[in-house]
Amino acid sequence: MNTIGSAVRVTLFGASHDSRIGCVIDGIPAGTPVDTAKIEADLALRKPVPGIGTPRVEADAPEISGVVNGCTTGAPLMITFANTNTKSSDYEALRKMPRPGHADYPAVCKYGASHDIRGGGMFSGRMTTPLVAAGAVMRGILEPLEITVGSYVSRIGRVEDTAEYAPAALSASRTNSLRAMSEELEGLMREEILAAKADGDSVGGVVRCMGTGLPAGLGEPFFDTLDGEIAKAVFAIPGVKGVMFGAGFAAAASRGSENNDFYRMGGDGAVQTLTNHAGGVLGGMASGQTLDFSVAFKPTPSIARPQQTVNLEERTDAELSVHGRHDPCIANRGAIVVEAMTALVIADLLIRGGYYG
Ligand SMILES: Cc1cc2nc3c(=O)[nH]c(=O)nc-3n(C[C@H](O)[C@H](O)[C@H](O)COP(=O)(O)O)c2cc1C
Ligand SMILES: C=C(O[C@@H]1CC(C(=O)O)=C[C@@H](OP(=O)(O)O)[C@H]1O)C(=O)O
Repeated sequence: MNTIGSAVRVTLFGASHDSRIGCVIDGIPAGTPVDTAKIEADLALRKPVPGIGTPRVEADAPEISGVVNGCTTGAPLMITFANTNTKSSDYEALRKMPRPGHADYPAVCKYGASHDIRGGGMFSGRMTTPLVAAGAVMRGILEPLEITVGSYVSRIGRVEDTAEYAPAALSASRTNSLRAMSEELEGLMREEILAAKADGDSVGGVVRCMGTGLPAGLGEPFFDTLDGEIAKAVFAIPGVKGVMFGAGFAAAASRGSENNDFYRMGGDGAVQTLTNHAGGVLGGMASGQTLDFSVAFKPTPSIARPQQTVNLEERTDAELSVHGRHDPCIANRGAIVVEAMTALVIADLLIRGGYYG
């Protein structure tokens, strides 16, 4: 369904070319600070990069109700956004000629003629706007507990950032247009995206996300685990095809003696590990080490290059070039969405675990 969360529930509504999109957030304890400037700062990181991303630029100005004197009251919050820059004529033909890689074909099979094909309907990346706002609201729950969530783009196509960063360093990506960790990487990643765009094509990428300060034990085994809930939340983001915690699939090629994160007593009496192959999760609970996972975004499906598709009315094979306004890469815009979904899951588990509220 369109609701995520247990103690804090976020319900998404609207569609890409509807007059409005938004979310209702229920279950936030009264007195939680809601900082509009911080919400807008996160929303700015989701905007398309001029000259690279989709030319569909929306104001993305949040209209928030349910906040009094800068705090929640215990009543649900509603955050909405107007859609004003829509061009639905780009889409009607896709009902019978589904775009390879987009949601068109299964959505038409599921909803028939009622499917809102305009802008991809509810399957559009546009729907991540309210999610980013909701994630920024959740930071108001995380911050008093000194829990941080950050991310950066670790790969675009063939350009990979193999460096290791301290979680606090990730804030540098917030001032980088592609959410890269250096201007040099940004330049290389930009070339990779522009080369794909020049070919009428698109390119994939990876977002690495880190969280600090999560209390050891956070998570609700057996089924509402920290990693399971994050994976579910992150897989809701359009274009996500993989989620890997810590060493991920590489752990399958190693031995226990290499993969286990050995414990040491830190100087301050805190339990530490020498490595973090587990990505900060053991038994579905926070291990007390940095939460560390990576998310693979596929290349944007809507591309100008001719692709093979079918004509569903004539039941024939067909060829399709997708025109219109599209991002040649999703990952750089997706990074803040990954952070938002992570903040949402952590906030939910904190309340469920009795750490907040
Ligand atoms: C921020 C963001 C922007 C996106 N922009 C586009 C786009 O311009 N064109 C497109 O075809 N897909 C875009 N996508 C991806 C599609 O929405 C997505 O691939 C599609 O809904 C199918 O879902 P799936 O890839 O998860 O299977 C975007 C996704 C996100 C998160
Ligand atoms: C509008 C946004 O991205 C859109 C995501 C999207 C898709 O298929 O996901 C397709 C395009 O929609 P349209 O054809 O209406 O321009 C993008 O512009 C946004 O992210 O705010």
